[in-house]
Amino acid sequence: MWDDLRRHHEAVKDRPILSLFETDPDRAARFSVRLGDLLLDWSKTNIDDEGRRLLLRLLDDARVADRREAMFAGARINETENRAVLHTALRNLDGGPVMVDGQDVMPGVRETLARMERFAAAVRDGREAGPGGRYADVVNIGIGGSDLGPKMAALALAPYADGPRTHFVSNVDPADIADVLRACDPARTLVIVASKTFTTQETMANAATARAWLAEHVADPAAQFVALSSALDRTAAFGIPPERVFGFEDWVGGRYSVWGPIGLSLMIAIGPEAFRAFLRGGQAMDLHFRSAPWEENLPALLALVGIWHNQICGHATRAVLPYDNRLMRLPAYLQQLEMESNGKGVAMDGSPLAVHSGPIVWGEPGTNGQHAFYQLIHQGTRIVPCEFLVAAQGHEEGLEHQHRLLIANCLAQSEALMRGRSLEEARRIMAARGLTGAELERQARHRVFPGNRPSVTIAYPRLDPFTLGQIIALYEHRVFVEGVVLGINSFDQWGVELGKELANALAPMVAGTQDTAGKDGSTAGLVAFLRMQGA
Ligand SMILES: O=P(O)(O)OC[C@H]1O[C@](O)(CO)[C@@H](O)[C@@H]1O
Repeated sequence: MWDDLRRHHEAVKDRPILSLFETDPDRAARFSVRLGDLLLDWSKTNIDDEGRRLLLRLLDDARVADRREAMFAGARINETENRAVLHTALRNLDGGPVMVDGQDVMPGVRETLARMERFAAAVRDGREAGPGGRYADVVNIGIGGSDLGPKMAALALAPYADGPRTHFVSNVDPADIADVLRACDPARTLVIVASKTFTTQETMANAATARAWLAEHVADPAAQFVALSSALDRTAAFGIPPERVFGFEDWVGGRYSVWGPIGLSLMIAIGPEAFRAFLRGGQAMDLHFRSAPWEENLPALLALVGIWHNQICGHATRAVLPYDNRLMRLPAYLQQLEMESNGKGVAMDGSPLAVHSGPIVWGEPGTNGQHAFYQLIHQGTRIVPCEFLVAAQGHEEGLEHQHRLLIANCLAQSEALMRGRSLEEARRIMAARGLTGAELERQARHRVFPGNRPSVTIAYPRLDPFTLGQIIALYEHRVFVEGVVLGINSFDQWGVELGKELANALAPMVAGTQDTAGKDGSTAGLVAFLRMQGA
């Protein structure tokens, strides 16, 4: 199948994408899919009917439908950690039972959600307060999946935030926590320690710093702590009583955890009702993913477009470009979701991967990116497939004209990438400016846009909690499909372990309590230099 796709790509690779619209007036409709008001337009790619047919066959070859059902049914599809993968259960609000090892997990999920809702409501209305009164600030301390999801979503849903201010501390760099705590009143600050394992070095260091900060100012610092974790023994050892711990099971992966307790800071910010709407959006995408035929299935199609661009066309990166400023942290969130999930070199059985792993994901919101890296996207020698996200409406009343400018810019970019500008056109422009001869030719060449650069666009009415839920679940399932097709286990993350181990080994060397014997010359030299400079 991969060979068929590669042959097909060879045959079509120089064909202008624009020509596909000329030969097929229905192309935009035939290469777009909708789920309710969410639209995925993948027509500005070089995938034609034959390409689509071959790509869809990958799903059958990899038995994606079976794997999908195994995931939803609670099978231990995370084989290297022997775990089920059930973040979908967290948003299975009124669905049926979900069995793990013969036990329905839904009563526990509902109970934890209800506890979170009671707690969030109490924080918001002041029944749960600090010694100085109603909480004004909530500080979420966590990293990776225990930070990126709630942080991204809290920013995305800022127009719905009517609770206390939320802050996110993740980096072990003390600058991070110092900058946040400086702005908070200790007597009115709630600290949420979010860590699935409750062992993560950065989070534990920041939690200890927050505790020391509170201890300096209040009589009972522990009363202002909450933990979100699946390690209840460790949260107890830290001094957080069980009634202030929101637990979750090992079948919720860190980067898939925003839907459960890890989303508590978001729930406090936007309120339980809006949080439920977020869950409903995720659930709507789950139902679609499970029931829509592959040719109309948004996550599956998004995954296949990605596979076409990365594994078949050889474009190693993908830019995520939200024309929605509050999705500013979406690229960072997706970097963990996609690259920690599908950045693997071996297949499930341990054999080397037959094709490249998932793409390098990066991006920034438009229009800012236009004035930074779009130069390379338009004229650089490497092709960067782009993913645009755009809302029909913003939240800023009276500024609709500005929002329309945002939309125009978004659409202009995908059009420019596809259309490009030929040398003849560039020559005409230079001639109209009065240039002639060699100078005309030289200047014209700088103004050529090769075009034929692919993109997809995800459009929606407005970035509300439900829509954000749909978008995040869309990306989650896209990663799942891509992982199954590539033969990867998308749910472990062994690649982060070595650095953690070495950091622990280096810590005493940096502190000067152990020598650097056995380290390579560069590492030992850097330790010596930094110690000499006062480390
Ligand atoms: O929630 P924890 O256990 O502190 O882990 C934080 C993050 O660390 C990782 O395990 C790897 O760095 C992520 O997968 C996870 O989201």
